[in-house]
Amino acid sequence: MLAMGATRVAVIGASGRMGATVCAAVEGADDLELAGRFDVGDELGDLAGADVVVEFSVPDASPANVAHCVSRGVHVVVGTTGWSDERLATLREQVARTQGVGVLIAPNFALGAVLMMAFAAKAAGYYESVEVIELHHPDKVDAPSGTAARTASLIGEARASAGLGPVPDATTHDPEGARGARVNGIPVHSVRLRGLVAHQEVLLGAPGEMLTIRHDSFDRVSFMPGVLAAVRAVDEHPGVTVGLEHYLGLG
Ligand SMILES: NC(=O)c1ccc[n+]([C@@H]2O[C@H](COP(=O)([O-])OP(=O)(O)OC[C@H]3O[C@@H](n4cnc5c(N)ncnc54)[C@H](O)[C@@H]3O)[C@@H](O)[C@H]2O)c1
Ligand SMILES: O=C(O)C1=N[C@H](C(=O)O)CCC1
Repeated sequence: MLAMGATRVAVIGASGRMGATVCAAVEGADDLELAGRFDVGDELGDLAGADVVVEFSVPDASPANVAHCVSRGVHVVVGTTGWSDERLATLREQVARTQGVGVLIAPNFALGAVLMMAFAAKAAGYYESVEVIELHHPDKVDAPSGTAARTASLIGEARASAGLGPVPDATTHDPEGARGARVNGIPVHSVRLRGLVAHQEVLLGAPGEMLTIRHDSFDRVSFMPGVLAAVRAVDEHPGVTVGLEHYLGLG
């Protein structure tokens, strides 16, 4: 629980699609105050005296931005994707040196997406075949999406726990890479299409049946309840947390 009075929130990447939506959501919340907006080229300095920073920038800029916040003892809610195991390990070392600071890295703040990942992990141990199809707007700079990478990681862990081997696939000739990428051993297919926002399907197959788990974000407002819930709770979770599910009691 943060101190009495409105929580001061600064946004990094404030001019972007997500950053601008977060600024509007913070301004619309009675218990939050928008303390500062930062984007590329701005000096982060004292982060406008923020209690919490929300970071939605680009994968290659995010680690340095988050490290700056941590060095100032400011909690951070991070939506930027591209957090490899190596980047996370470096962040964990930085945060371990700063007592009490909370950092949440969440590849997807939409409640339905968090549930979709949890349902996929729950089902994964029961199906011989699984493939992930993520579909996004064509201005997205990274592939596969952070959500798909996280889903594949959770599915891979569940399959290993269930003693399942590799997904069945008799392909021996695929010169164009039509079978997609393998993330943690799980086939992932990335679609980029004008008109889309953020969507994902997990297809699970067994003899004679298929289970499809699908989530659609039609508008970026879908991410805002999760972002604001994280802003309000991040100080109660010192250290580095990966995945909003751990704040929602679903982890
Ligand atoms: N976690 C989630 O729920 C969620 C939802 C949507 C998008 N995302 C992720 O959020 C990120 C941003 O997505 P977007 O659609 O808003 O992108 P965007 O391109 O619209 O916005 C990115 C912003 O970051 C700014 N920026 C670039 N370098 C910077 C730097 N060094 N310091 C500060 N700002 C910098 C850009 O100028 C731009 O304004 C992506 O990684 C995307 O995958 C996550
Ligand atoms: O629009 C994006 O970019 C999104 N990125 C996240 C991802 O990579 O999973 C979440 C959904 C939207």
